Amino acid sequence: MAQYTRVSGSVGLITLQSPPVNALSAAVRQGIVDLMQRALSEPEVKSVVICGQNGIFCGGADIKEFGGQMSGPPLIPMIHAIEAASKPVVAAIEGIALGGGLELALGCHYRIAHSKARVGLPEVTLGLLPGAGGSQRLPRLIGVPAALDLITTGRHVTAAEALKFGLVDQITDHNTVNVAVKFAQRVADQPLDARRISTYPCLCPSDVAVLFEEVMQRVRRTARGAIAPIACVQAVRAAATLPYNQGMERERELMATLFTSGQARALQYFFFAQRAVGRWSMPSGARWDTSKPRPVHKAAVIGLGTMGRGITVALAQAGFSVVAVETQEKQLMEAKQAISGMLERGAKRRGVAPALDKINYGRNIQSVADVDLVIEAVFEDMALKKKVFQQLSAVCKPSTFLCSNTSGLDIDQLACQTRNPELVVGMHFFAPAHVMKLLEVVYGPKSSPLAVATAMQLGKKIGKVSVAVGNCRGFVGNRMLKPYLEQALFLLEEGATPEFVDQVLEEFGFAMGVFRMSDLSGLDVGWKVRMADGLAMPDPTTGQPTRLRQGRRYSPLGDLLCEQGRFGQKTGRGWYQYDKPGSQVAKPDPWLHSFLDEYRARHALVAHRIDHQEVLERCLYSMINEGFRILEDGIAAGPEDIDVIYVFGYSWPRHHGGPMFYAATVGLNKVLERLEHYYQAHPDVPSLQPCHLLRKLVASGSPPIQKWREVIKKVRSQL
Ligand SMILES: CCCCCCC/C=C/C(=O)SCCNC(=O)CCNC(=O)[C@H](O)C(C)(C)COP(=O)(O)OP(=O)(O)OC[C@H]1O[C@@H](n2cnc3c(N)ncnc32)[C@H](O)[C@@H]1OP(=O)(O)O
Repeated sequence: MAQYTRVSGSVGLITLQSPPVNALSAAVRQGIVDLMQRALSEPEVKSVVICGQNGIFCGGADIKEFGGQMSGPPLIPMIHAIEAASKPVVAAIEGIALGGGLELALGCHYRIAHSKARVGLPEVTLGLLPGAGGSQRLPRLIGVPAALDLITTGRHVTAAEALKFGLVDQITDHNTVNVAVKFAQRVADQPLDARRISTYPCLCPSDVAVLFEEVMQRVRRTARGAIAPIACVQAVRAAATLPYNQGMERERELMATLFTSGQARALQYFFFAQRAVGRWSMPSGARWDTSKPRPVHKAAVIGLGTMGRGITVALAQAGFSVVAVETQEKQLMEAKQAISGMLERGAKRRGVAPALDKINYGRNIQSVADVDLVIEAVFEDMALKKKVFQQLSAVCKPSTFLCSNTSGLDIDQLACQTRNPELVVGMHFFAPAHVMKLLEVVYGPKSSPLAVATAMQLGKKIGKVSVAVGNCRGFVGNRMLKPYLEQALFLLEEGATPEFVDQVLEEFGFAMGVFRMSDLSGLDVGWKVRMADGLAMPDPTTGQPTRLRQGRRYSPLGDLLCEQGRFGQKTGRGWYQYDKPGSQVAKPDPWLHSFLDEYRARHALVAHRIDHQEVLERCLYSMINEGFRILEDGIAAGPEDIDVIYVFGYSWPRHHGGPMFYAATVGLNKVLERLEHYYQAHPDVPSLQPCHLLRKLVASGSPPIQKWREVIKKVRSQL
């Protein structure tokens, strides 16, 4: 909807009214069309201002409308009509002008922005392009290089940057609407021909062909299979090479392909999934909207290894006072130097002062006595963590929240070491902790809603996407990783190479295949965990059959590599070889291929030809099957939680929506049928056995993902 008022006698003020972000729904578009006609027909009105209510200009097209039948006046003719108007139209941009919102402003003759406003064309992040003339007007206004940057990245720019580009005409610190109204009065009699951006020539640098080629190459490299960034480059190329009307036709064609694509659906699902995870709930019924967090002013980090350092930086950068504790003097000094360097580099990038003074370092755990929340980040060893929690419980004030950065250990066992188990939760960060967006907030059976709400809010304040999950081995992310890694190893045993498995996964869209990723993280990390679990066999005298554990198939390939000192990149050898320890360029290793041949011969395994489909299905479907088990067990509240965890924590390609959305796209019956097929071939691999919830969903007619929660509820209530 939109409202019309006459201000200062001669200015027609159109206010978009569609909370929370004044998205351009059918009703808003209808309002704009009607009110523009009214303003143009009133003789007293000499100029028009368009603004949005509640200090927000416009968040763009209404994404919720994209999935259904579009109705109401279309955006393109609406914006053309504004540009063609006989009276000056001024956009008063407060808060945000994004996507269709900025395209609307580009149709206006002038743009006045508040100094705190942000503008951008983020359509690419939704699998689209700026399809309401934005791909044609923006390059004409700010030039091809800057337009390519904004349109292919979707990044938001500040008002100051927008002014520098010439995207807005003026910025103000005062009331933007008042300033725009005065501006509109001043320009009421000015000719408009020179203000219609569609009539501008598209000025190109002399080497524009080279520029397009470079950007196209960059986009292809970084998009990893996403189609929208490529279409964005093609649309801007049309602006640079064709007259406006033909450029608009090209924009329309490209948009038509994107609009109905599976990638656009996946990215738009993911947009809402990111917001859905903030509305967390626990099996007890506790929820985000009924559980109040307690403010945290001062926090502590115990253990300053890689994770502890990243967490300290993330907290300090967000303005928290931090007590950083490391018991060994040498490690403390090294950590202090590393943390200061990280803070300085980060501050330089963001043009602010480094938050060095936010951190107090110490060797004594007593120094955390008065903090509001502690994050323990010591080595992943249950006995050590238990000891730390006992000490923390004795030292800290009774109201202190005690959190563990464990990546999969039992939160309940830690809670049991403390006086107030209800204040214990897991806060599982991902490395590097000051960069990665994901935080798993893990509640145990004793964790209170207060503790969950506080950890979720802290996560938000330090810029993380936080997902509340239940307590089980590996939580959500690492629990699902296990069958994925396991299948990759089985595929090697059966005849595949690390290069082939990685190639298939990278073609799917992962930044790194499973073996390159393992080399990067260090093969010894999982080895230590398997040893602690009694799985790895460092010594043949243990009597364990090599390829079987508790009746299940087991691959010792990773353990055998570790026994050779091949820990991945850091040792210069792993699943690949590297020029030197620490080098990142993975090269196929003939030694590894011979090693695999010998291993197969030793175990009488006959290598067979494994194709692309088998790699993808076995790795992904076994992981997805575990995702369904997690939903069935109530460890994740809904599929969105899993998908957000996988995109932000495990580089799942966003244009596939996340593993659970991908399963829905493939078709649940197909996933079920293929799992049944592989389980029949490998009955000693339980992770391939389709789980009850997957069967139930298929039996219920494979409802759309948004309806899964209803089936999940039924399945859980029957358990
Ligand atoms: C053939 C057809 C041709 C059509 C041509 C179409 C060309 C134009 C396309 C577009 O404009 S696509 C949309 C482009 N806009 C965006 O991508 C902006 C998306 N929104 C955001 O980035 C953020 O929401 C925000 C606006 C920066 C605000 O962030 P903040 O953190 O303050 O709040 P949120 O929690 O993110 O959002 C609040 C609330 O609003 C919902 N919402 C936000 N934007 C939209 C939108 N464009 N459409 C519908 N709904 C939107 C968001 O989902 C939140 O609601 P809940 O999900 O929590 O209920």
